[in-house]
Amino acid sequence: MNRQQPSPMPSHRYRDVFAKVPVPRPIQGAPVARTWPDNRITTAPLWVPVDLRDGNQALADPMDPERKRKFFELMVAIGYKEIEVGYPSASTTDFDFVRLLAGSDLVPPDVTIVVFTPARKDLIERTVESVAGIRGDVVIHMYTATAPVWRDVVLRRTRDELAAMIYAGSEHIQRLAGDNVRFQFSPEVYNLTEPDFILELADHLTKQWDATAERPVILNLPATVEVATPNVYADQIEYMHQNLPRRDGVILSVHPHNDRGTGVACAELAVLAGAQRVEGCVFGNGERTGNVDIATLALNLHAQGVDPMIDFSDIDRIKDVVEYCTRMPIHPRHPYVGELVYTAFSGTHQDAIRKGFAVQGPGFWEVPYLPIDPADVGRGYEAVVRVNSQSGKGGIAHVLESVYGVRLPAEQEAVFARHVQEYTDRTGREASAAELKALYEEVYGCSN
Ligand SMILES: CC(=O)SCCNC(=O)CCNC(=O)[C@H](O)C(C)(C)COP(=O)(O)OP(=O)(O)OC[C@H]1O[C@@H](n2cnc3c(N)ncnc32)[C@H](O)[C@@H]1OP(=O)(O)O
Ligand SMILES: CC(C)C(=O)C(=O)O
Repeated sequence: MNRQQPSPMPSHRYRDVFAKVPVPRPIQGAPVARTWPDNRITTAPLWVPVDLRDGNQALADPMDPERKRKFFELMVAIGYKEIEVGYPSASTTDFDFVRLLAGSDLVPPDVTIVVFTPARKDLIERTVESVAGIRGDVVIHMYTATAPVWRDVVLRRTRDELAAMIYAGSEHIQRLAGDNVRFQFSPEVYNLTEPDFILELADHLTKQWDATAERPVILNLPATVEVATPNVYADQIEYMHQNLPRRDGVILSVHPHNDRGTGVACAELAVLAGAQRVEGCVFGNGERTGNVDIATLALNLHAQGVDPMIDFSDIDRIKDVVEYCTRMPIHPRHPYVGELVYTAFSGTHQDAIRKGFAVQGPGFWEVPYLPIDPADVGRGYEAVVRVNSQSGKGGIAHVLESVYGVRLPAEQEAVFARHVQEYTDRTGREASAAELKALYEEVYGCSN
């Protein structure tokens, strides 16, 4: 029986997304195929790290030039082909960094640089100035908030006035930009904006920017603040996928944040729903609870047999650079990269892992409790089993054997485990491999 009581929390002050904005399915008024639940992800989308812009704007101490460069070089080295490098009109650091890229050979010919700008004439001009002389492809990414609360409270413009401001910005960019420039637009807080307004803007912008398959326009639909369960975002993306004008000339992109802790789910469902491009940050830095973690997204693909097209085979090197540049530690339980994510302390898990390792051959990876082989990301096996009072005989025997080559006879495992149990209960903490060995020698008077 459920004995839960109403809480004193003022939940009545909040409304769900359906009360705030038309969610695509109902406004269509007719059943439309919702295909995303049956789709599968079989190839990696185009990843676009925004660590140097969205991630950077969330840091107490924004990256200095040396950190920006280090981060950029890392992203190039591991395989990203489109990288948002900054908000050049925001600061001299950002502007100068883009100038550094323009005047050096840091950008390989197959890498596209993205620069970010609001729809304001002076700031657009500064942005265009920053990319002058870049020989390779450049994307100029313009954004404006389009959601009703932002229109009314922040920008104080009607829908029509806001559309006019956006079109003035997009025309200005087009007038100034060179032939190597492609265009991107983000209606900020897409997930709280009326879908018909987005279609109206997309129609105008793709016409004006002459969207074609050869020179596509990027329409990026951000969940700037997550507000609903991921299936709602998937419906919102699929609606655009099915209804966008000049669809062949549009790269449909998503940019989830993680306010509800479901950024990864939103991105994955959005890809099922037709998104071709995903913006986020490596390990999920970003405003508030972060941008979607594009390392987790990539390694989720890897764990399902799909090549992520980004090289995470030395994940600790990537972790070191990200921690250095953001000056923030990565949580020990962070997916794929956390210090503890390939470690079992509990007895039955250790037993299963030990048995799994014993039969694992060169074929498909099937070790229980380890979704991927730690070696794939450059981790060793030493930390897979660690012993404390929650551990069992299998885990203890595994540590002694794998670290010291000490193999306990089967009947001795259970007996020795009781000694370890008594020891770890008494100390109240983890027993290192060296402590286990010392205890073994104490109990059996030898080192086997
Ligand atoms: C969801 C996102 O991540 S959006 C990106 C957010 N990132 C940043 O803000 C980091 C960099 N920003 C900055 O350096 C500064 O905010 C600047 C240089 C862009 C502008 O600075 P300022 O001129 O001092 O203005 P301020 O920071 O107060 O911004 C508010 C003004 O911008 C306007 N504005 C906000 N978004 C936009 C937009 N996309 N296009 C045009 N104007 C905009 C607001 O309406 C407001 O104008 P008002 O003063 O006339 O009411
Ligand atoms: C404007 C976009 C791309 C953004 O950063 C956001 O909505 O979070």
